Amino acid sequence: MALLELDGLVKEFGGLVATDDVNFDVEQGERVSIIGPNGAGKSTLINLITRRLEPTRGDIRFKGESILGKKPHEVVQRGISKSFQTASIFPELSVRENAEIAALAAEHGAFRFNFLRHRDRYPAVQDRTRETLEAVGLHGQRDVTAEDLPYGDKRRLEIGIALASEPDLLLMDEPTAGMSPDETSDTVELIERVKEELGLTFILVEHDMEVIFSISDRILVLNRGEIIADGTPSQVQNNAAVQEAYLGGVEL
Ligand SMILES: Nc1ncnc2c1ncn2[C@@H]1O[C@H](COP(=O)(O)OP(=O)(O)OP(=O)(O)O)[C@@H](O)[C@H]1O
Repeated sequence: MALLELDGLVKEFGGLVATDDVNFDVEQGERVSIIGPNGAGKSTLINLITRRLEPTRGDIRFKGESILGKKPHEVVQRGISKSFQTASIFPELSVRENAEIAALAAEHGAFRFNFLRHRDRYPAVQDRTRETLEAVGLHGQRDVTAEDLPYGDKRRLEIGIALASEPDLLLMDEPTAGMSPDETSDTVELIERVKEELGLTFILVEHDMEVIFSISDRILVLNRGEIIADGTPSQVQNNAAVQEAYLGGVEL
């Protein structure tokens, strides 16, 4: 059984078909990138998987069970986490408090405002917080207020927040957007490290081809809501339909 199964997934916005009969499986341990031109439906697909959007038709199964009907936080508790979510960081709290909230929410359900007051009652949360901050290289900055972190470190903290729930599947929407070349290579290194250390399964939406080719086992190409190619990086690179649709004939 695949970890994630998308079955005939359609999302319409009024007359516009943003995802058009999308079918694919993701196996445990696979690292999948989704590419495609602007407006192809990539973010829509991610938002359907995290239950931020309701599909018009079709089904999404995780570990063999349909997740339609589940709330976004229930999906997180089942093991799907998304990084680079707008406003996943609480800017006025410290790096450590941000990781604690994520670890607490993963164990005890949707965020509640009295979480931090009771955090010492949960030693497992303290361990998870420390491990998470060590994994993303922010343990030394644990007492820094999140809004004072440099941009690249904020994005690291976002990855940490997503990892704190110990997901089975991590979704990343443009992890290197807005980063300098140095921050991009640090982020790629971080993703490589967590992928090796945690054996993580992930789906990545990204525009940067270097990032995609260095960290994916498999690439799905979306065009106008439809999957037009699904294969290894070299299969996709040599696919004529992809070159035509995605880059207007320019070689990848
Ligand atoms: N909430 C919405 N209401 C109406 N139309 C939407 C909504 N969200 C997305 N769309 C439309 O659905 C289509 C797919 O958009 P989506 O954001 O998923 O594409 P994308 O591949 O992620 O694009 P980009 O690379 O530019 O982020 C676009 O035509 C977009 O305008």
